[in-house]
Amino acid sequence: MVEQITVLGAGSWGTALAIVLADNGHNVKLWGHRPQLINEINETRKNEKYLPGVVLPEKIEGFSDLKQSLAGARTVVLAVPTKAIRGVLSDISKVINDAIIIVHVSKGIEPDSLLRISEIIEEEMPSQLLKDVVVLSGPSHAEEVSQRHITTVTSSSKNMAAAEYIQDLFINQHFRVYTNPDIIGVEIGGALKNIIALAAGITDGLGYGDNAKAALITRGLAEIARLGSKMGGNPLTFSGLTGIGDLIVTCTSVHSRNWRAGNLLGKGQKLEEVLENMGMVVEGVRTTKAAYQLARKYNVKMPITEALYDVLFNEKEPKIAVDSLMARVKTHEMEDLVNIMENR
Ligand SMILES: NC(=O)c1ccc[n+]([C@@H]2O[C@H](COP(=O)([O-])OP(=O)(O)OC[C@H]3O[C@@H](n4cnc5c(N)ncnc54)[C@H](O)[C@@H]3O)[C@@H](O)[C@H]2O)c1
Ligand SMILES: O=P(O)(O)OC[C@H](O)CO
Repeated sequence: MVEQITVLGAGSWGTALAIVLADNGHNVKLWGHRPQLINEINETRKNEKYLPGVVLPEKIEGFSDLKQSLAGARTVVLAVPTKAIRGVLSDISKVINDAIIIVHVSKGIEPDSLLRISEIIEEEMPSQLLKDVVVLSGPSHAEEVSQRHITTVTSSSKNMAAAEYIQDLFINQHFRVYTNPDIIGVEIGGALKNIIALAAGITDGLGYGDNAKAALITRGLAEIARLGSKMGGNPLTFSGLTGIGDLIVTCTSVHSRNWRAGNLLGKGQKLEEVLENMGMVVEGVRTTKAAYQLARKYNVKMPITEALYDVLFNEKEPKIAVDSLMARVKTHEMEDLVNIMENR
């Protein structure tokens, strides 16, 4: 069935997902807060800053007025950076009258509140305006999705009927959507992989090789699974698309903003300089702060996260951070994870 869907956020990911939905025959209203970008989208059928060279289907219509973009919407895709989410939700609730399904596609955890994005949505939206919350996550770079390269993602919700509804809206021949009821595991895996991607960029920037990257991916997965399981996620989710799958793509792809930012840090640039040069969101920076706080709250060992925290927020030299990771007390590979799984 053809639906009318509003996508909020006209950056790389919002625009790429608008293309998937338009390809599936849906009418897509794409909202962005910068009128100049929206004019460019409507007039040239392009979004050159975020997806250079990609021609947007006619079924995508750009809006810079939030109320107009949401008129008649039943399903709203939220594709703005994590730190913008509360503000956008507050604005949505002022201009809609009927309950909506919110599909969030952002990958982050809020520092200090330590809330996952679905929890922020539930906190911020008046309950009578929120039908369901779904998260769509997995190994998926906008640059490839917008060119219809094969991609697989996972749709998750407390309400599996809603997760399946979103699966049906997005799935097509090159964009395959699975479902998973474990929203905690899906959100934690998607957010925390950005920390490990920053670290992988740093080791590449320092000139270490593939062994170091494989170590970061697997030991990074171990600490994500330790924390995520303690927070109530299913340990099996971390071996799925939103766990190891997203870790692989974000730590190894040239498209990764987090890997690229880490790479510049490893090459000696300062954090402020790196973020200024990126021009796109690097979610891993704020998420490192949140994960560092979560590790303390849940009493979980997260040595890579802690080492990265020192580099980002305590001006520790990346090389010294790597050296101190390698000089840690010797340990059993599966020790903590086995305990956590046995205590579930
Ligand atoms: N790019 C990808 O390949 C990709 C894939 C999966 C998930 N994600 C996630 O999607 C989210 C968005 O990432 P992105 O890559 O599209 O970022 P981006 O930097 O490409 O675009 C972000 C967009 O949000 C807009 N924005 C910033 N602050 C805003 C505000 N206060 N109100 C409204 N709009 C605001 C920016 O103007 C920009 O258009 C992130 O959480 C990211 O982790 C990205
Ligand atoms: O480019 P990154 O590092 O922000 O990652 C984007 C997506 O999350 C990859 O799945």
